Amino acid sequence: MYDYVLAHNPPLNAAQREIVDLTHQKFPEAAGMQSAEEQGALLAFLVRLIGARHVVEVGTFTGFSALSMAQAMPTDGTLIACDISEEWTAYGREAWAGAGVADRIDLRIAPALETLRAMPAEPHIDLAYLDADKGGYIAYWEELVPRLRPGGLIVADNVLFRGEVVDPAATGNALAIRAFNDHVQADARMEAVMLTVADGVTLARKR
Ligand SMILES: C[S@@+](CC[C@H](N)C(=O)[O-])C[C@H]1O[C@@H](n2cnc3c(N)ncnc32)[C@H](O)[C@@H]1O
Repeated sequence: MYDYVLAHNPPLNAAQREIVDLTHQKFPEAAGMQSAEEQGALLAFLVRLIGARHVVEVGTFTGFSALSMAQAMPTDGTLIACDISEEWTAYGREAWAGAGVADRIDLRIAPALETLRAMPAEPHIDLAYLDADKGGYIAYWEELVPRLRPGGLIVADNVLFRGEVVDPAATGNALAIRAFNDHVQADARMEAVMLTVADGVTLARKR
């Protein structure tokens, strides 16, 4: 079924394929953190749908999701990519340069909360992709929502956490995600839908 889904989605372009393959080759243990192939297409679709020019990514790893969004942005768009790993994001930098989108991506190596708090307070972000440490999601959400323009989107990954969110004995990251999902649902500033895409993706739109 998954092969069928991929076969009926836009195929990865050469730059996407290269970073997906390279990530599995260089970091076989960590490669599972990479957003799924169909999420690259979904993120690009959403960027085009809302004409996003100001994008923020929280959790960049080797750069696949940032690449997918940057390729869909206009040439004068800016994507601020937040991560704490120089090692992983170095592969992203190379992939972005190879794809000709490096000038659209501003990589900030620091805890994402610091980067978000230093951003202008006014509503200017069109789309934010949340895909970093799960315990930080609520804090990231609280920094992002006021900075989103009306109609802007937050896309949150791993909201089902391998199904562990419904486990009564859930601990750690699964528990953090469960608290995040409740937080999102209770936030009257946003309209949110939870989708069973990949490991669960919530799309939330600012009213
Ligand atoms: C799931 S991976 C991101 C995957 C990426 N979106 C992709 O599609 O390839 C999570 C990333 O969050 C980063 N991270 C973890 N804690 C962080 C923090 N406090 N601030 C910023 N980044 C963090 C990790 O270094 C890791 O690269």
